[in-house]
Amino acid sequence: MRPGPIVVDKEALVGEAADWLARALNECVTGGQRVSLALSGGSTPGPVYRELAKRDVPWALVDFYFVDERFVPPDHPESNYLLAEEALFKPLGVPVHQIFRMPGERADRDEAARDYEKLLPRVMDVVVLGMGEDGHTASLFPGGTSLKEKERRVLAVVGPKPPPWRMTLTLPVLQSARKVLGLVSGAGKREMVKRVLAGEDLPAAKVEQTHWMMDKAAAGQ
Ligand SMILES: O=C(O)[C@H](O)[C@@H](O)[C@H](O)[C@H](O)COP(=O)(O)O
Repeated sequence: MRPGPIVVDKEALVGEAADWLARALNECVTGGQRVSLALSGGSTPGPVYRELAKRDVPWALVDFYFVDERFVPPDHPESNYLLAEEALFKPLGVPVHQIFRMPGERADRDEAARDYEKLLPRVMDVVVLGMGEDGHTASLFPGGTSLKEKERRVLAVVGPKPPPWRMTLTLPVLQSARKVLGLVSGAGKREMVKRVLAGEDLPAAKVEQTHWMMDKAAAGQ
């Protein structure tokens, strides 16, 4: 059963998303076991991470992973790691052993993806997704062969959104995640939001357990 959209005022989106993620992390931490959080890049998730850093979460129990990464060095402006480092890891003082960075600087992209796969937990606890105007999520783009992948859990792919080469979690990982928050904002996503919520054959619609949270513009209200 696909969860219904969570529609909030534009000004409330960042705070509501941070609250949702903090609740999700605290729910997964019951019993004191470690919890995994996988982060997407993009302009929408970024501000949420900064706000999330202010929430009451047992951060010492959180292991940070990435949903996708561009094949650029970790200090490159396009790096999803850099986005998370500035907005979340530095403010929280996260120790390096709790951060599982996708090695976007590696020359052998497939080997880098295979190495990252070895670090993944069996099931990802909490995942943050974005949605592109073409219906992509993570770095899984419409029409990509990566969407058919059933075995590999991390792939190196080429996509239409620059930078082209990316490393991405595949659908088997995203579809088995325990709690998934999708973040969408702006009228430019309105049409795609409708199509994804209707369950069309689009990457963002294939992670069915996603709770899509959006502002009224993206919801067409
Ligand atoms: O590395 C990336 O580009 C992201 O992981 C990508 O999936 C992003 O989340 C969407 O493209 C939405 O991006 P915006 O929120 O900036 O529209």
